[in-house]
Amino acid sequence: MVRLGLADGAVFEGRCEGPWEPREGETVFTTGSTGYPQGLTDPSYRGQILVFAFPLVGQYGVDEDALESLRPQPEAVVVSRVPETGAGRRFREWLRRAGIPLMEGVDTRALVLHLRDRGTLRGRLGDGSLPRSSRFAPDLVASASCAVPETDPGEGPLAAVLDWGVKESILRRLRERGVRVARLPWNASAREVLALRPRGVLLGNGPGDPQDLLSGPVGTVRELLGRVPLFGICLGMQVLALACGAATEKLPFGHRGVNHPVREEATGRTLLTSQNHGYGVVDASAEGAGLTVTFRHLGDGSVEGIASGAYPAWGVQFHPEAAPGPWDGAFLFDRFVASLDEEGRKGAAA
Ligand SMILES: NC(=O)CC[C@H](N)C(=O)O
Repeated sequence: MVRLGLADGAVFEGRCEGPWEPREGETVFTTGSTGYPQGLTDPSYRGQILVFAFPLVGQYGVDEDALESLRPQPEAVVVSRVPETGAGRRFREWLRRAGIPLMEGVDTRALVLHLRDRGTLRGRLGDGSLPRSSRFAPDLVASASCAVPETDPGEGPLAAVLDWGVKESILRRLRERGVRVARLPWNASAREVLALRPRGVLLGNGPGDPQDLLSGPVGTVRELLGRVPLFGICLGMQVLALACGAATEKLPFGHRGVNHPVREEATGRTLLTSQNHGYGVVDASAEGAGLTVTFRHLGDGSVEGIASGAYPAWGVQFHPEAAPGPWDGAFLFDRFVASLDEEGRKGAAA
């Protein structure tokens, strides 16, 4: 018997196949019914215990072509059921090889409702004792980042990507549009970024609280504002907002899933989006920071997109690269690539 002890004293029971070590993390849930290989390899889940609301997980194995990083990223995975098929066994084996405990047979419906009512809680997968530490390690972003700069060879406009745990699909969406990618470690300075003479900078997704990045990446992005077009995705949007002087906050239980509706404020149209975030930009802080809210979540009205009035800089809280999820937001990559030509060329000439 394995137990998940939550910080409020609640305990959920399940079982783990094979040996496992106790793990702690922020316990979060995703509602996606498909796309678990992409979700589990999204580095934004570092430091978290991921609960699947969908009752059956692992039913189609693990397609190595569909991964967002080299390994599954959460501290532990909690599911109701993995099927006893070859695919299900391959799924279990993949997590086991990565050393990630898979807790099965859990009443995930009750657990998800509990997290939804109480808000995200720290948890400890172990003997039922409460989690010991109260916070995530602040080095989540550093551990998710590439260690050294990597620049694509060849032709094409260059976009720098600040790697705070960037999903591979974000890089793919740029490369398939003819963009050359320079992937830079999480703590690259503005001077290091600009030395590459990029036409634009993409601020990627990543784990943890954006306010942990106030002393490094936020200052870097502040220096980049107005120098080069900036496009932020998820953590990237949060860091951009902080750099502009807006505030971020922890959401009660976050948005994680593949069918989150957002409204584009300029057109009124609705996109179905892929999401994975536990923090958000404080609505009331946007205007004073010179930011327009460009997208809103149709469930809770929270900020899902921002654009600067003063600089070529904008961001979205959802994942336009999907992986997994619908492609409704893919046009945002076209917009970024168009800005590399327009704004980036102006910047390079200046
Ligand atoms: N996907 C992301 O970039 C997540 C951003 C941040 N870690 C959050 O949970 O809000």
